Amino acid sequence: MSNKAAVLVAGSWGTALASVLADKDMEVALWTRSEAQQDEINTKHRNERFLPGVDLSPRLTATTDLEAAVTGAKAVVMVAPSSAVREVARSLKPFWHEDMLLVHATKGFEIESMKRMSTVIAEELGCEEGRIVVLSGPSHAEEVVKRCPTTVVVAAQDAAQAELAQDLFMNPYFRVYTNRDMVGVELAGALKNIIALGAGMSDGLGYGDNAKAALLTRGLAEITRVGVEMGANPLTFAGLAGVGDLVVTATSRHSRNWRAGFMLGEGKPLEEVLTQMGMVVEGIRTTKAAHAISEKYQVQMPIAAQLYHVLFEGLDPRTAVEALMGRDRKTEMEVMSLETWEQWHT
Ligand SMILES: NC(=O)c1ccc[n+]([C@@H]2O[C@H](COP(=O)([O-])OP(=O)(O)OC[C@H]3O[C@@H](n4cnc5c(N)ncnc54)[C@H](OP(=O)(O)O)[C@@H]3O)[C@@H](O)[C@H]2O)c1
Ligand SMILES: O=P(O)(O)OC[C@H](O)CO
Repeated sequence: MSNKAAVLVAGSWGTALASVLADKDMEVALWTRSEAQQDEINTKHRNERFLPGVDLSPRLTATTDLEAAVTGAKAVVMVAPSSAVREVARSLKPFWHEDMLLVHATKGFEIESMKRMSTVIAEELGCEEGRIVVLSGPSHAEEVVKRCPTTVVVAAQDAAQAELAQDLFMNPYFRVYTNRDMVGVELAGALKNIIALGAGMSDGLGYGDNAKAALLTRGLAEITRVGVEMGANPLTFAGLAGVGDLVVTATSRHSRNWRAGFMLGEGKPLEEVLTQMGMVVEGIRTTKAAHAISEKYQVQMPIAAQLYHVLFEGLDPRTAVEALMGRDRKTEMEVMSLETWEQWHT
């Protein structure tokens, strides 16, 4: 049995997951489109742009040759930003075959189609969506490469594939749970980024802990509401991919989504924020997708809707907060439609 895994691509999270696998004495090929990055990883064992100051395992080698990266691997781990997943999956297709485990760790949607990442990957590879595994949960790359204790969840409709992924990644500092609710885990991981942007914005505006707690709690309610309408198990949102990742992304200094939101709250324009970040901020694209999804499924997502107005229509963040505070009176428990509630209780 091969002891090789291929990881596509060499951003912060791809490099961190490749490091987890290298710590399990696997031979890890990290695919990048940049020759300079390939050379830096192979000669200096560093990826300074994405993980400055971190020494990488010599078991981890980088290559710009996708065929060489994937050939002989028992598992392929796709970690591209959501905007690049279709393109990367299409490039992978000629070299991938059914007996390779396929795990993805992207948190986002294809915005044009509103499709989840496993759907996009399955379409491009021409395989069953059920055999694709998603890895998600509260996990900042910067802490994983320092081997700080981290827990994640792997989900697949095919439980055997999820267990293979659990075996692949589980190590003393990286604890992996399984879940059958692929839809819920993918939705929770993508949608929490919107709420983290909002939490950062609230902090940037100088609002306090009450406001942040409100955003997290009511954010979780709206994520759960739309997730359940899209076929997710509501309990998934109380797990690592849901509340776990929401807490870490909305409160950690490592979070790009929180930091981008903070700068927006301080009054910086979106273009300036993105230039300053220099790394992917998935919540921005996901806000666009959520706006379309809430219309398609006729589900209220008030926080995502206000963020949409701020990000893409120039609404002042303070006015957005006033609009949220001034909404009609509600009961706290409106997290799913009566029809869906009955479905879960029969
Ligand atoms: N960072 C984390 O802690 C973390 C944790 C969990 C999940 N995630 C998720 O992981 C995904 C990737 O995030 P990240 O943090 O690794 O992003 P990142 O650090 O900003 O890196 C993005 C990487 O994607 C590459 N890339 C972009 N477009 C590409 C394309 N068309 N073809 C090939 N490579 C392309 C970039 O290469 P170039 O340098 O050549 O542009 C870069 O290596 C996101 O969905 C994120 O939400 C991240
Ligand atoms: O840095 P962020 O905001 O993209 O979040 C990274 C991970 O999703 C945290 O689990």
